[in-house]
Amino acid sequence: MSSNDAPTSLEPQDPIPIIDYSLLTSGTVDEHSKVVQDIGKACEDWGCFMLVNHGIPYTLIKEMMDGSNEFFNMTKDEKLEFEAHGVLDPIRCSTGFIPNNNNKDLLWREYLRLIVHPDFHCPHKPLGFSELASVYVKNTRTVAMELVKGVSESLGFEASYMHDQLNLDSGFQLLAINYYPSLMEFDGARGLMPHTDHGLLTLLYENGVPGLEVIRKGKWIGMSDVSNAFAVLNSDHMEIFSNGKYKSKLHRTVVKDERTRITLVNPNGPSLDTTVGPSSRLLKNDNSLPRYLPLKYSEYLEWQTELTMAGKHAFDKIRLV
Ligand SMILES: O=C(O)CCC(=O)C(=O)O
Ligand SMILES: [Fe+2]
Repeated sequence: MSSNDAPTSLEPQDPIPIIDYSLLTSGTVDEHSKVVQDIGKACEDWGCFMLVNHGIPYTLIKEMMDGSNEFFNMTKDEKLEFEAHGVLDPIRCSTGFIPNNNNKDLLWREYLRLIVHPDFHCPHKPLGFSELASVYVKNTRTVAMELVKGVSESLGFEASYMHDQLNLDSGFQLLAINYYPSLMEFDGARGLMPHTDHGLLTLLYENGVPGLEVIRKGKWIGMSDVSNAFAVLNSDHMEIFSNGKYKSKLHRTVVKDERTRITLVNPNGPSLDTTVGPSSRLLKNDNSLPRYLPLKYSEYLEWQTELTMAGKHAFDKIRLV
């Protein structure tokens, strides 16, 4: 499927799942079990959902959007200091174009990618941005950790099982801020090629300008209809840990709107030194064979970068069946 295929509208009988976070954290026992069941269904059937009532103040999100806009509107020279190098550099500012590649199929965006957990990194400008980002990622991390507990329960484990197995106390969390300039600033194709994210779960908040699409039954579906909601996507290590039950979600971005699109994206993964393979407890419960080779998360990241450059997926390396 090419990245130019137009997205299909949602079928009314097959809506994107909506999960109410407040019922997960402060619902009655019955509400909690229902929402855990719904999370399991969403992860298995769709591989993504919209998260509402997440409790993160809108003012904080808005300030983050404004600060991000200010960051990307600094001059090229000012941003040079934060230019990307290796995949594990704590601060990486770059564009969607790859040096030494003719880039003919690529789509334009600028991004700032920060490692924010276990240690927090952020550019020292614009003024106050780092403090703001630090509060923002604490909030999104809390939400992500609660969601992982829900996922853990949905797989039939106790809430803390995935957290403990995957060493989430020192889990690797990124804040990736994507900036797709307005048509006035850039009149080429803006977006991001189809891909899956590493880690367990990605939380994504957009500034009201649509563009995110996910694959559903072989068709691209727009993900932008629910206001003040996070899009939550299963990522590669969710698929590996669940032995393929909760598939990593293929997504892309195509910006048609003339306005600037900004997204705040948080991939949340295990600790970098954790070796992740299919959960042995799950294999035993389901009496099934492992479908992925275990691999240290940090090595996976290196493979992923290399394989992506070669037009492949990291799963090509570790998929067993
Ligand atoms: O900005 C978007 O719409 C998607 C971003 C994304 O998929 C990513 O940063 O991994
Ligand atoms: Fe992504």
